[in-house]
Amino acid sequence: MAVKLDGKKLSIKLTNDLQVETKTLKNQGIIPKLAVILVGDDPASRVYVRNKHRMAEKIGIESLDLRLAKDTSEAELLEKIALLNNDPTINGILVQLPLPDQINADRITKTISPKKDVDGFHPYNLGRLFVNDPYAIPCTPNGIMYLLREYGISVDRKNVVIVGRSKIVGRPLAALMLNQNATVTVAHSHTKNLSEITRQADILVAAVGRVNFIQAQDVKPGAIVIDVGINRNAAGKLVGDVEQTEVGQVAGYLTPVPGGVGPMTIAMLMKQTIEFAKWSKQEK
Ligand SMILES: NC(=O)C1=CN([C@@H]2O[C@H](COP(=O)(O)OP(=O)(O)OC[C@H]3O[C@@H](n4cnc5c(N)ncnc54)[C@H](OP(=O)(O)O)[C@@H]3O)[C@@H](O)[C@H]2O)C=CC1
Ligand SMILES: Nc1nc(=O)c2c([nH]1)NC[C@@H]1CN(c3ccc(C(=O)N[C@@H](CCC(=O)O)C(=O)O)cc3)C=[N+]21
Repeated sequence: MAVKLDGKKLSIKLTNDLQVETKTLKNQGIIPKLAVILVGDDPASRVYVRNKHRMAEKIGIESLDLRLAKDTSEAELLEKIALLNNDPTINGILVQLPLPDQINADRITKTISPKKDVDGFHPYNLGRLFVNDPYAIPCTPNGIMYLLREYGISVDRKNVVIVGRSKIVGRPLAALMLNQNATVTVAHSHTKNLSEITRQADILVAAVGRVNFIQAQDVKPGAIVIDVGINRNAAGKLVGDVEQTEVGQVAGYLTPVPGGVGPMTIAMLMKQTIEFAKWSKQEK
């Protein structure tokens, strides 16, 4: 049976540590503040955003909850971001994805000041990560690295296979792993003989967005399997990309869904906001 990589448990520990840190900062007159913008009323996004505000409050981070109607124009959203960029009390800005069709997400991402880009999606931050001189690090990949480290798993010399090449998960995770001396393969929808490749992985990461995408026959016995997927199955249950029951018999370590990568993502967002608040007082 695979060892469970318990992101939920670790995120609670991390949250307690961050709570202590914000108290210390408060004594120095520093109060971290995060602005979260939600455009429209997508039910899943509303749940995520609510969780972010809840977590911020628990830790002692102030959060600004900006809700915009689903027909908000790109120009209006850009204007809001410009105001937040120029507001010295705001340390972090997050625009919840996905955005409605009339808004170009890339243009929005590029407008957020790189110094306040808590998601780490701005090309400036992705570029710095790529050349191993990171400023903001995307939260989901950062959470995965944190989880592995806490369980004493080094990626150095490991064969890592990441399925998925999105800007928010696959690509930045590949850079982080490479920076830590892993040998990285990034697979995607044009990859040939995928199962042969995934079976070579010492560490296999699934960030695809499809139920039961990774099955036991795709996994090398004893491998470390990271399930990033957040999907609803036919019964409406929250499930990942990995068929957990059988893979749990083959893998050495496995992240559950829920309770794996998801809670680590939110914890990393909070950690990044606090770092920004500290860095805003210095040059970095
Ligand atoms: N736990 C968390 O904190 C987070 C979870 N997620 C979840 O992770 C999953 C992935 O998210 P995200 O990265 O945004 O997704 P995207 O949809 O942006 O990317 C999916 C990737 O999977 C690849 N892919 C799709 N079909 C196949 C296939 N048949 N074979 C091989 N590769 C395939 C795509 O390839 P191509 O590029 O060729 O199209 C693409 O690179 C989703 O379930 C999402 O909800 C996302 C963010 C945070
Ligand atoms: N600008 C932006 N930044 C993001 O980081 C971002 C985004 N947009 N859009 C959507 C994706 C997805 N994402 C998740 C975060 C936490 C959980 C999470 O905490 N999941 C819990 C379960 C939550 C539930 O029950 O629904 C778990 O896995 O245990 C999931 C998914 C962040 N994203």
